[in-house]
This record gives sequence, structure tokens and C-alpha cells, in this order.
Amino acid sequence: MIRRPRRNRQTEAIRNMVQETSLSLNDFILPLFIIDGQNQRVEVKSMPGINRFSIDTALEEVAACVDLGLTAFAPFPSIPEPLKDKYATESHNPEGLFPSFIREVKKNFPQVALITDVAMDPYSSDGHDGIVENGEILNDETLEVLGKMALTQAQAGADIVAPSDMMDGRVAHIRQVLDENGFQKVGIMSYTAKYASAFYGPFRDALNSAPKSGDKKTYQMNYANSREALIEAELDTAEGADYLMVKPALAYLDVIKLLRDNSNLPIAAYNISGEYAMVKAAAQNGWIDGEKAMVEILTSIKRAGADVILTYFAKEFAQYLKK
Ligand SMILES: NCc1[nH]cc(CCC(=O)O)c1CC(=O)O
Ligand SMILES: [Mg+2]
Repeated sequence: MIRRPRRNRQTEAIRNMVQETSLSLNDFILPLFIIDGQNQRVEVKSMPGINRFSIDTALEEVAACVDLGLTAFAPFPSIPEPLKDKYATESHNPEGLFPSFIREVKKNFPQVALITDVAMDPYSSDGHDGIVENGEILNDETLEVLGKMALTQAQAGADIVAPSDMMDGRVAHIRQVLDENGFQKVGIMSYTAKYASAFYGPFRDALNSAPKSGDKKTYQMNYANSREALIEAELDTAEGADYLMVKPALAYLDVIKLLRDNSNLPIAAYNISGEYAMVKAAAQNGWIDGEKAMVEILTSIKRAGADVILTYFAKEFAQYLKK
């Protein structure tokens, strides 16, 4: 035998030398759940280690994460039920919970990147990402709400707005609204290929944002499709997206690779709530080594082609690097 691949695996120094993919804290965006009130830090039952924070404790959490070397955050608001309505009006109230949080973060930590969620579901009494009329999700009427929401977030100081709703044409509409109002510098991270997934459950628990009726299959993609992701990617690119995202990540590594190979834009991947919960549940049962599984999963997402990874593991990974 002349070729023996095992030679390059003989010692840790050699293995490290030939390692193709490495993770850096610059790769990560940490999602944060924001709730009303003061001095609140409430664990999400289905996501061990992940809390919902009021603005004050969220700022402490951001400070702790910045100390660990994290630089990017993706906050999501949990809106009290009485403030929800059919048109997600609260989503463009400049004095609302979410814009208030954005302003506080930018005031205290101007150096961090804030990637803010644009979608109706946390504010919608129907729990959908669009306006519901006779059981139908209206596309073009929803764009108006998304534009106002994105503008409100930009005015509060968001660096990048991230539409997660999957309405057609929303990237172009948001770009136009931002530009008309002088926010040319605010980026758009589009949830380009977002699939109708069974793994969103814990997130909907955290925000109490599950659809009140029906499912999201008329707007989120069918997980059996990958060519359709290329159609979405072409459109988002033409409409002015600065980043293309694939969501979820783990069961969609092929889609991440597909977009990586077909686009020169940065590719983001969202390692979502249910993917986090699976690892934590198995680790708590002693069935897998949670820390090793975390590093393996995050490395795999990057190996598949993600430049940016949204993950609930970001803080834990930063702590692991410190060890
Ligand atoms: N706008 C919808 C939205 N924004 C973030 C997530 C899920 C994130 C996660 O599971 O971690 C979802 C999915 C959904 O509820 O349909
Ligand atoms: Mg689209």
C-alpha cells in the first residue's frame, strides 16, 4: 500500500494540521428571547440552559456574552397576548418592547451586530407570519406590515433586519422602504429557504407564537424540495438581500451546500430550537456527550458551507473555547 490515509490521523498535532474546517466566535449569532417586565430570567422548559430575559437582564446577558467574545445577537420578542392583533400593529410601535430593547443594546454596546427579526407571528393574534383572511395568508397586504416593522427596527438602531416570514417579494419591499427613509446602510439577512419544520416547537413555546389554526405550509417550504431553494435564492439576490439563510440547519446541510455553491453572498444557517432541544435531551439522559455533539454539529454546519451560524449553543461554545 502506497496510499495510507491513516498516516494523516496519527497524532493530534497532525490531525489539527490537516483539519479543513475550524470554528471561530466570529461565525456565530446568538438568538435571545426578550420578555416584558423587570428582573426576569425565565428558563424555556424545552430548551435547557436558554432563558427568556426582560430588557434589564438581557443587557446583562449581552454583557456576559460580549466578555466571552460573542459579537452578534438575534433578539426575538415575546409579546403579551393582549397586545396581539390581526395586523400585528404592535410590531411597528416605536415604544414597544422590541424597539426599546434594540435602542438599549445599541446605547450600551454600540460595537455589537444586532440582527432583528421581521415577521408578524410574535405579534399576531392568529400566530401566523402573515395577515389571515378566511383561512388564507395574504401576501401583498402583509408586505406593508413587514415594511413598517423593518423601518421601526432600523430607526431603533438595528444593523441588519432579518425577514423570517417567507412572503414573496418582501426583500424588495423592505429594501425600498429602508432606502426611502435613509437607511441604505441597514442590511437584509433573508430567511431565503425556510422550511415547514417539526423542529420549531420549542421556539414557539418560548414566544407563545404557535399558529392558532392551520399550519405554515402555504408559505414555508416543503422539506422534500431543494431546487426550490435555488428559486428563492435567485429572487432574494435580485431583490437585494445581503445574506441568504437556510433554516433549519441539521436536516438541511445539502441545501446549505447548494446555496453555497450557487451564490457568492454570505450564507447563514439557523441551527434551530428543536435541534438544540434534541441534543440537550439526549445529553441529560446520559445518552450522548452533549458538548462533543455540540462541537460536531456546529463544525458540520460550517463544513456544509455556512459562513454565519445562528445557534442557541453560541454562548456555551464560547465557554467551551475558554476552557
Ligand atoms: N417567523 C417565524 C419564526 N421565527 C423563528 C422561528 C424558529 C426558530 C427556532 O425554532 O429556533 C420561526 C419558525 C416558526 O415559528 O414558524
Ligand atoms: Mg422568498
